[in-house]
Amino acid sequence: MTVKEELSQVQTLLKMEQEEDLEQYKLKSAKSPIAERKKSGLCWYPIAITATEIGFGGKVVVEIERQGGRDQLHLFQTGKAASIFTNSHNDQGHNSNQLSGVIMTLKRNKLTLATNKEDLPDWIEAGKLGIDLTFDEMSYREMEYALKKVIETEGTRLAQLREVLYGVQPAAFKPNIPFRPVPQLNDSQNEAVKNIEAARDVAIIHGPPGTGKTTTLVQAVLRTLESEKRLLVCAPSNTAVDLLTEKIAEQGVNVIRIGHPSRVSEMLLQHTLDAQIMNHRDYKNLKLLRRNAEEYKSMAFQHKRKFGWEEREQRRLLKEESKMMLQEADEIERYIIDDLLSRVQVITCTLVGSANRVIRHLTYDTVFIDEAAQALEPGCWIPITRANRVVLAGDHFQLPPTVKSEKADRLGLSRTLFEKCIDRQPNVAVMLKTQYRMHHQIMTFSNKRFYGGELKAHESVHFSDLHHFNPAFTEGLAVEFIDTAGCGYNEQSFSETSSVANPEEADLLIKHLQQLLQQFPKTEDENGRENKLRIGVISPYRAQINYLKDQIEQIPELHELTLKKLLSVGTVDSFQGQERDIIYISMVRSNDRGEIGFLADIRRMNVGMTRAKKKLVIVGESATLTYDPFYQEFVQYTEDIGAYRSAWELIND
Ligand SMILES: Nc1ncnc2c1ncn2[C@@H]1O[C@H](COP(=O)(O)OP(=O)(O)OP(=O)(O)O)[C@@H](O)[C@H]1O
Repeated sequence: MTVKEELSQVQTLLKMEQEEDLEQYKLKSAKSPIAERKKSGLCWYPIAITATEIGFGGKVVVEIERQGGRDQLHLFQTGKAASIFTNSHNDQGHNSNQLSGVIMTLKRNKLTLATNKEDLPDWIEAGKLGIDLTFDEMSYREMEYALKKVIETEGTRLAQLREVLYGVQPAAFKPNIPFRPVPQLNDSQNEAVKNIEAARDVAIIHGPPGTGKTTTLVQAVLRTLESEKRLLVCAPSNTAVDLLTEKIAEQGVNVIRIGHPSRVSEMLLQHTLDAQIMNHRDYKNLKLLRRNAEEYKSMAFQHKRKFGWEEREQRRLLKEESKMMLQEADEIERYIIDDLLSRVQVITCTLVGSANRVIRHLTYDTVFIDEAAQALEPGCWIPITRANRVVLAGDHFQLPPTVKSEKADRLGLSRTLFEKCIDRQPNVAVMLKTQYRMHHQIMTFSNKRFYGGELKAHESVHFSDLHHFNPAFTEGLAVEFIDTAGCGYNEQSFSETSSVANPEEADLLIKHLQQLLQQFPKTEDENGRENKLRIGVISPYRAQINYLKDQIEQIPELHELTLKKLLSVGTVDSFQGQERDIIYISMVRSNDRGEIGFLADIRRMNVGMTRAKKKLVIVGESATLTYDPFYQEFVQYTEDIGAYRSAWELIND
């Protein structure tokens, strides 16, 4: 298959994904009544409009407060598309009266929505208002547009990058560059920075768990700024972009965060484009013009007892004046933005955010993409279409991007550009080799299985087990496999949700946890702070998670830990990017057919296992698990290091 054919295939798969996404959205939202939409977290109703103001381009920004279902869980998020509706005509709120926009800020029961209208429509007066999340077409549009451009372009820098990233042309590097190692970094991290300095086309930082990928990326950004004026740093998720923004800003770099942060922190807010505009010396002129325009407009619409030619003419003039002021305000705003962007060193945003109206015309010497192994390929092309050089960071042995369409997934949409590039052009990548998280026994299996045995545990963590929390703790193993084979703990399936649970296995896990915790009375460190063990319990099956949560709630000492957020239970995905002192994994599957379902997703299991710092306990049934060579190797590993225990030992304890 040629590069273009392969890209066209990606285009087809993306279409498939969009259709499936829309279908799922419709199922969940559009056809269902308000009560259902509220329950699925897709709707707030009723709401009140508590304030309005004029934003960029003279468009109305409305502030909304949720009145019904306050504090109920929901899926609203900044940056997402939403639309206000009225329920005053029929029961379902499905009339044509809608006011769409993008959520700008979100705080508990309040949000602001930047609309696409210059005036509030009259039907708003009718009341009975609500707000729905709407389907995010924009992201698909931008991905599609970028892909099309990549496929069609010829004789451009983008065409060259396309050939290099797809491994058809070799990536070029400057030979023998002089390199000053960054003092804070270790050898492999410095090697990665050097590789980025030398790369003419593309460089990859391959960062296995806990190896300081973000630390390295930030230092590489600082180095690149020594020779380049303005860089783009992006990631697929808002959370990752926020973290990068903070870390880069901490280094004293002038950063602007485009788009809306996913959390509210002083540091982040200060770096948003809105905040920077407000701090600009010319902002007061802009504000004054917008305020005056608003006043003229309300004067124009003041109720007149007599409304003749003269009044009509006066209204027309006032409206015209107001419009001119708004235009002038927009010009000032554009000038302020240009001024800010001409001085900024680093722009941070999501992949889709790089096509944001205010920066879509910009190009960059280097574009950095973090978490690239979790991004859909079409998403990565959006910033790359604006790049002269690309740096990707990630780990293709951890979580792949989520794909909703099962067919698109099967046909390869979850295969990332990162993975394609590192497979076809391995010399562009440098793997970080020292990890700062796991006891060496926790690291070893993952290391052997995924990272060619090249990882090392840093001396600060190499032997760091639970003694850290209780020096009197006698047991020395950082890994345990509890085998339930022969116990007759059979999995139970719930056909309606296609989930599986294994209550007896869960009970055993909880018993183990309770016994372990008995050995850790509350202790204090030298500063008198309570030493807090942080524990995570992971299972790939929702039904098992629910069962575990229910049981834990009924055990006071464990329930207390969950309230203090020291104990959490969830899927692998919910622990992504995080670490815990102790990790338990409940494998659930136990049947004589050797069916292991989700467990076959070994990259997910890799993420689960590598969240543990000091202790990893896996509870499962070896006879079922070892049908799969991955788990066969794992069980063998635990036997080799003396970490294998039969559940019988525990039951009879
Ligand atoms: N060269 C170094 N010397 C000492 N500590 C380091 C070094 N590099 C990273 N660390 C530490 O390792 C930990 C992980 O670093 P960082 O957050 O950069 O890792 P990451 O690889 O991005 O993490 P993740 O595995 O979650 O993707 C941090 O506590 C960091 O301080």
